[in-house]
Amino acid sequence: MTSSDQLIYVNNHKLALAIIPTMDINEDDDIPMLVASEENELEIEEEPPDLVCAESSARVPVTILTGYLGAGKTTLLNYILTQQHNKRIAVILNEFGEGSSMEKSLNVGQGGDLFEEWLELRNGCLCCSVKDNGVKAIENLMKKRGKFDYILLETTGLADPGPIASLFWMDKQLESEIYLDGIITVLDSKYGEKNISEKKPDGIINEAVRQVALADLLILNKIDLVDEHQLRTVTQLVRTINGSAAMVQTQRCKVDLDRILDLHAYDCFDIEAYEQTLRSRFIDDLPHLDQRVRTVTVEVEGSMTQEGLDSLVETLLWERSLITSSGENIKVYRMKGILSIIGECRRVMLQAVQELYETEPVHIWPEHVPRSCKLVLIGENINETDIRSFLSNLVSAVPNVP
Ligand SMILES: Nc1nc2c(ncn2[C@@H]2O[C@H](COP(=O)(O)OP(=O)(O)OP(=O)(O)O)[C@@H](O)[C@H]2O)c(=O)[nH]1
Ligand SMILES: [Zn+2]
Repeated sequence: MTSSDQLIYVNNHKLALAIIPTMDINEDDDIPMLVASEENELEIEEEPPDLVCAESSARVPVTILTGYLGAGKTTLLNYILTQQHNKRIAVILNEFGEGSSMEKSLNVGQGGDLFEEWLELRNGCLCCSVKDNGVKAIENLMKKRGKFDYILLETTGLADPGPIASLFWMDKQLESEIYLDGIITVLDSKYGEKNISEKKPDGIINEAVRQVALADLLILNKIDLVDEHQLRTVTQLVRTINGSAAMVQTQRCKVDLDRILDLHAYDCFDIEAYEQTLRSRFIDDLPHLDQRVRTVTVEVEGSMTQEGLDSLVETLLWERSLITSSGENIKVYRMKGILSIIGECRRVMLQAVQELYETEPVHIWPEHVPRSCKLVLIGENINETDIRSFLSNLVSAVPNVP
């Protein structure tokens, strides 16, 4: 173990970094190449119509592992690292206090020939963009040590994953070498209900709820400790908050790696999952649950102007000025959408977390699919009626012509 003075500091959080060396990759292995021959033209493979994705790139994915205290984050991390994945994985542990991250990284190393690299980042200037610092530190490390294939970041149990996600949210223009792949939230099936239901003073939304709300994949762990009824209850609770994340039930976080890695949650829009969310019904009579945070899916037929899109982003993400009919302020944590914009023949994908967003024209609208604007929103005080009327105002104001 190298000395503890080499750490990355971001936002006063200490980020410890460990790199797992390449496993089972034979560097000399030839990578087969596809060659087009005259009589056998390469067919361009069509993307499955249900998954609309931005152009993929060679950047390195970052997955954020979050979950309440003791839910099983480290268990999941260790499980991933011991599986066959043929990836060179860097692990970042996000810790508050001194000392504990050292322990944790030792933990991660058990059973594997882990080597560790610690990196120091000058902590003096928090006024300049801390985001740049954290990402730069990782990029510098990749320069020094060779590129890794994947980055896993375990947050503390009390972390709000929102700001951490925005830390790793990289604008295409920044040409960063890394990108946010998704947020995985591990839940304790036995204590999840208690954690989610805990009330915080001043009406603040508690961390367990935020972690569930921001998840792209929810892992209901420790199912060995609950009976069917308890499992159903906690599943319902979680679904009421986040209706759009994928969900798996596990014991000791054992789950197929394909379900965890390369989720592309921030550069793809899964239309089938969207339809499923539309069909799922939220349960309204869960009296002990703070039901302010929930998921809403809306679709309005027609197109909007670019100005309409700007105004959507401004109102929902920056000014947070949309007020519900019962006088509450809508706060969006996460938003994604597929929009039809006038003058754009492609579907425009919208992705947002906190106040950050990105739009990108993706695939041509299929001829048989009517133009529409679909949105998924997760956040506080969101309800379908108010969101639908807000979106309808933006869409119906203009004729439905491309
Ligand atoms: N019974 C049972 N115990 C589990 C399961 N998964 C993890 N544990 C245990 O739960 C405890 C906490 O697991 P960790 O992986 O350390 O949880 P964590 O989320 O990383 O915890 P913190 O980092 O302290 O917030 C450990 O003792 C694990 O062995 C499970 O599926 N069933
Ligand atoms: Zn842990």
